[in-house]
Amino acid sequence: MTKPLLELEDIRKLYPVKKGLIIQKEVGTVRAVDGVSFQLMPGETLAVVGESGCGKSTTARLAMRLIEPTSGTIRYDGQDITKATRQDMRRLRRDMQIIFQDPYSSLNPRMTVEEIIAEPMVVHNVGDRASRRDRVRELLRLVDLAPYHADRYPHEFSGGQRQRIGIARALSVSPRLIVCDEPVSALDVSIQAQIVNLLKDLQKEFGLTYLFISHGLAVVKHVSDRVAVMYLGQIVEIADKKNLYDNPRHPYTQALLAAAPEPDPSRRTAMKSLGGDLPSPLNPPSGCRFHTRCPLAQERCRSEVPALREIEPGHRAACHFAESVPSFTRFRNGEGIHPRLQERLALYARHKAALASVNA
Ligand SMILES: Nc1ncnc2c1ncn2[C@@H]1O[C@H](COP(=O)(O)OP(=O)(O)OP(=O)(O)O)[C@@H](O)[C@H]1O
Repeated sequence: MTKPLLELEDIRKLYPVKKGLIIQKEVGTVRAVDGVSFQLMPGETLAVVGESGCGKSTTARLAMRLIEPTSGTIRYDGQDITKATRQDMRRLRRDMQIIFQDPYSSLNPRMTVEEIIAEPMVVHNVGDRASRRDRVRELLRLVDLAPYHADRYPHEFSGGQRQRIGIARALSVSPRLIVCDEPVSALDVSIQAQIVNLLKDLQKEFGLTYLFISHGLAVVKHVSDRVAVMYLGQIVEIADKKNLYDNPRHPYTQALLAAAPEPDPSRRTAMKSLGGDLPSPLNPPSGCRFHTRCPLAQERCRSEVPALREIEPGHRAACHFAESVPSFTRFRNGEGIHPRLQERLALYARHKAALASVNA
C-alpha cells in the first residue's frame, strides 16, 4: 500500500492573547487550528476550504512547519518531522515548496525574474550559475512565459504572469509537495482558470502533490481529488470530490456550496448563503462549533461535540445528524427544515425520550 506523503495528526496551534501595558497577563487563547488530522497521498490534491479566519493558512504553514504546532504530529514521507531540527527542515524544504496568494507582494521588486526563480536553487545549493540560468529559462517555458522575461522585473508583469513566476520559483528545486495558499484568489476570474489548468498540467507532468488552500468551493472543484472543509479551526467534513459536491453531509458544507456561484441556472438553489458572523476562535461556541449558525441545530448540538466520523468509506463529517441530512436538503432562507429531516429528528427525539426512561 502507498504511504502518505504528508500526514497531520491531531494538530493544534493555539495563540495566547495577552493584555496589559507593563505587566502582561494572559486573558485567553486563540484556537487557530484545533485538532486537525488528514493524510495526503503522493500525486494527490487535497483542498482545504473555509471562510476567512477558519485556520486554513495556519494549517498550510503548520504542514510545512513554517510555524511550530502547539501539539500533534506531522509526518512527511513516513518520517515524524514535528521535532526535526532546523537543519533537517532546511533539507526537507527543498521537497516542499509554497505558492502564495498575493503575486504582488510575494515577489521581491528589486530582483529580476531570473534571480527570483533561481533563489530556491541558490538557497539549496542546486547546480552552478550556468546550469541555474538554463533551468530558469526551461522553467519559464514550462509556465508559458518567454525565456527573455528572465531579465525583467516583477512590476512589468500582470497578476497572472506574476503567479506563473511564483509557480516557476516553487518548481525550480523539483519539489514533491507544493502548498498552494489561495494561489488564484487575488486574480481576475478569467485568469484563475488558466492558473488552475497550469497547476493541473504541471501535476500530471511531474507527479506533484498539492495541498490547495481556498476560501471557496467553486475554485477547487476542478483541481482537487479530495476536499476538507474547515470551520473555526477544525475539519467538519472531508471526502473525495464527487461525494463532497454531490452528497455533502455537513450543513456548513451545504451552505458553502450554496454560496458558490453555480454556472448552470437549472442547478442553482434557492438557498441563501449563511447568515451571521463567524464566531471568534478566541471563544468558540460550546458543543458543535457551527450550532450558532446552523438552521438544523438541535438541543444536543449546543452541548455535545460531534466527532468527525466516517459516514461512508472515505467520507467523514462532524455533525450529529450527518446521516439524516438528506443530500438535497437546502436551508431555505435560513428557516425551516426539509420535511424528511424533520421526520427523522422527531424519530430521534422519541428514541432519546425512550432511552432516557429506560435508563431512569
Ligand atoms: N500570529 C497569530 N497570533 C494570534 N492569532 C493568530 C495568529 N495567526 C493567526 N491567528 C488567528 O488564527 C485564526 C486563523 O487564522 P488563519 O490565517 O489561519 O485563517 P484563514 O482561514 O487562513 O483566513 P484568511 O483566509 O483570512 O487568511 C484567525 O482568527 C487569526 O486571527
